[in-house]
Amino acid sequence: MSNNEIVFVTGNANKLKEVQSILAQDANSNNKTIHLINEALDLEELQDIDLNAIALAKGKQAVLALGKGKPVFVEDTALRFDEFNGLPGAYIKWFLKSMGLDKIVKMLEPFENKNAEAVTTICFAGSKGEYHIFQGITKGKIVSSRGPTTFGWDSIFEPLESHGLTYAEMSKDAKNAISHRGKAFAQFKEYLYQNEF
Ligand SMILES: O=P(O)(O)OP(=O)(O)OP(=O)(O)OC[C@H]1O[C@@H](n2cnc3c(O)ncnc32)[C@H](O)[C@@H]1O
Ligand SMILES: [Mg+2]
Repeated sequence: MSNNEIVFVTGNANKLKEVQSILAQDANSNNKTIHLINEALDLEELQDIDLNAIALAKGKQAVLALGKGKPVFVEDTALRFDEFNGLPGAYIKWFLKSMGLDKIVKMLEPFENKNAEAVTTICFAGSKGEYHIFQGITKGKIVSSRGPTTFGWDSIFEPLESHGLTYAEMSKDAKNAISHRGKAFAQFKEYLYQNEF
């Protein structure tokens, strides 16, 4: 592939929008422009607690689907509750689908500890067949839903760094500046700027 093209395999339109905006942010201050191409494939996801293992397996699925030699990345995003030793973690997607936001909040009702962390783990497969993992973590707590419910669990996660707002109550730029995804992609961007891929 030429022109610094890189494929992001995700079926999640909200993720894609955030990643496009994060990658575009300081694009002009660098000589290297990254051209993002989306493949909206639904990859098989490993059932595991280990977020690196899940991301790596997802990355390998992406390479299998697209064929070797194309720079490609995936990311998997988890929501880990401290009281539950990290669960639901990567299973949050299925909790959301089956139970909905309100019941997820209620799961923590009997417990004082509402602390949680949002984690994005990126797996990048370079054209030479090597894999790299990047991870971003934002700590916060689970609260009753506040703000628009357009993106996953944004309305029930209040990051420590937001001064009392849920992700859903923040502007997109403000969320990206402190989010799990923003932090993971800041590292990934740095890698892409510094290396041939
Ligand atoms: O195709 P992929 O990239 O796998 O997209 P997905 O929607 O399946 O995403 P994940 O497997 O990473 O599952 C993460 C779940 O958490 C949700 N999610 C991911 N990032 C989020 C964020 O920043 N804020 C709120 N919810 C988020 C997302 O909608 C899913 O329900
Ligand atoms: Mg998924």
